[in-house]
Amino acid sequence: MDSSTLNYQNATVASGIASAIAILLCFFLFRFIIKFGHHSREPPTVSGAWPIIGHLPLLRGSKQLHITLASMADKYGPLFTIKSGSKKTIVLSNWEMAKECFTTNDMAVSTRPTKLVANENLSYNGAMFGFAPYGPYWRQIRKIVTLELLSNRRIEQLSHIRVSEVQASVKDVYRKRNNDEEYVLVEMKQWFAELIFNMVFRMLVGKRCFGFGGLENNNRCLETIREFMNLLGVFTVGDVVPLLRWLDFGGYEKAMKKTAKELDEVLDDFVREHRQKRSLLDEKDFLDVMISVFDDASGVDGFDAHTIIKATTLTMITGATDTTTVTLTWAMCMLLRNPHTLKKAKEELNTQIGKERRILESDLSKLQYLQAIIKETLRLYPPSPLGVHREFTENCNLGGYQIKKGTRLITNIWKIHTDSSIWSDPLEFKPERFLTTHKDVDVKGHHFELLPFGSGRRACPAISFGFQMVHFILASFLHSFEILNPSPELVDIDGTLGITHVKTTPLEILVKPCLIPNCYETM
Ligand code: HEM
Repeated sequence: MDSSTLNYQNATVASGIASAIAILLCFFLFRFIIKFGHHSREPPTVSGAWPIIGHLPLLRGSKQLHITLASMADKYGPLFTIKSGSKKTIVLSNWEMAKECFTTNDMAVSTRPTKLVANENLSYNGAMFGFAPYGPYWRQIRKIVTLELLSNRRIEQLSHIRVSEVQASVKDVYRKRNNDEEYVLVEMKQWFAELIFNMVFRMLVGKRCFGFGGLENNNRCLETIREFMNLLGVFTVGDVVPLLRWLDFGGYEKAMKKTAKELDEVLDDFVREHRQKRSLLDEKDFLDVMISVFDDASGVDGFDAHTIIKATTLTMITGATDTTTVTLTWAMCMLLRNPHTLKKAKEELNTQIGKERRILESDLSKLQYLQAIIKETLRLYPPSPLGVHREFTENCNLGGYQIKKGTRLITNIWKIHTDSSIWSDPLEFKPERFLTTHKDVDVKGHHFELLPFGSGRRACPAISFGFQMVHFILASFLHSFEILNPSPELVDIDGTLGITHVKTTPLEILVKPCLIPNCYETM
């Protein structure tokens, strides 16, 4: 063999080896992409982010944010990213993602973002456990709250407060009329709010807010709590560009400080009064319990006892009042807009309870149609349509996407609740679905297509209590009165979104007693 043939053969062998290596490399690269490439993808980012401020204009836009984000989900899919400054927030919009998030990944997503300007200013720096990071402090306070206010035994013990407050409010309306045939005009947003504030204040701090024995500055207190809930939903420029925080565009931070101070003064008064009366009390309210648990302790996690007591009481007041008032207001709007539903609810009340006695909490289990009305209201009008923000504390995979530690999470509950692949006629108010096609779906956070109270470790701790309160108040009102829309126009459904979605305008209705007079007179 001459040398040129040998060289030719060597070159052929070398190029064969090179080709084999290239094929093998391609094969492994391909396998690597299949195996890891999908997971290293981040959820798609919404286009149109501004330099530095990202999607802030979108978050502060005039349209209701849950609706804007729902349209984006139609375009970008059930998990997408929006940016506020350097921070990424993923928006979750379908039940499959919710299931994976609040089961497999729940531990990684059980904290709240602590660095938001609203959280810093309004939550006693994280001492309000609803805004506290996931950890021992949050766990300890949530446990006390669950035992001392929300256990079945405690809810049962406090039944007399709920019943007496409902009766007092019904009687107030009854007294307004001049004769039994006359309809009187009632503004329901205020009626529900006063009743709920009285109930919640009595259970938590042992006194009413409105009416006899109420606070002097009750309307101011109600407004301040509304302002608090509104400001909690605000993204400030400081959240996005911390360097510009001091400019306080829009004056939000100033308003937050003012609101926090006003509420703090109310709470200071409550705590002072409770400490003074401490030894004289037979029946303890929630604030008494908090004082006896924490006053002799040196504090927890850097928070002193006084701050913990005030912060926890405020968490419960704000958590309980707005959500329930909002739900009842939307339920009433839906009933007025859907007379056949109202008629069926009244028929159920007449059949199950009749017109000759007052309703009891123990009657609620018989009122299945009314329960379906509340579920349907919570589906179409979840009080917090975007839940309460969470933050990922670990890297994790969600729906095949890689989510990095530090990313924030918004759950678009409203979008999940109006998914047409789960709910037929998703925007129609049809309580019947909860007695037929969706009769096994409850609101406790395990059916991921219906999550008005959230899900996982951080879900609302008052699911049963909140549901029961709303059910009892709505049942009592509808049982006690005939109701009419005073206008030939349909009741409007304009809403304003803070952390809760509130009906913007008042809700005035005409009401007339429909039980035998003795039922009201003995209230
Ligand atoms: C219709 C009634 C209510 C609705 C729809 C509702 C809804 C919610 C939602 C969506 C969350 C956030 C859950 C999450 O992050 O996954 C939440 C949290 C919370 N809710 Fe409710 N809620 C209601 C009534 C109440 C009541 C009556 C109370 C108090 C008595 C209450 C106290 C709280 C607290 C303390 C948290 C924070 C829990 C934590 O961070 O660990 N809620 N609620």
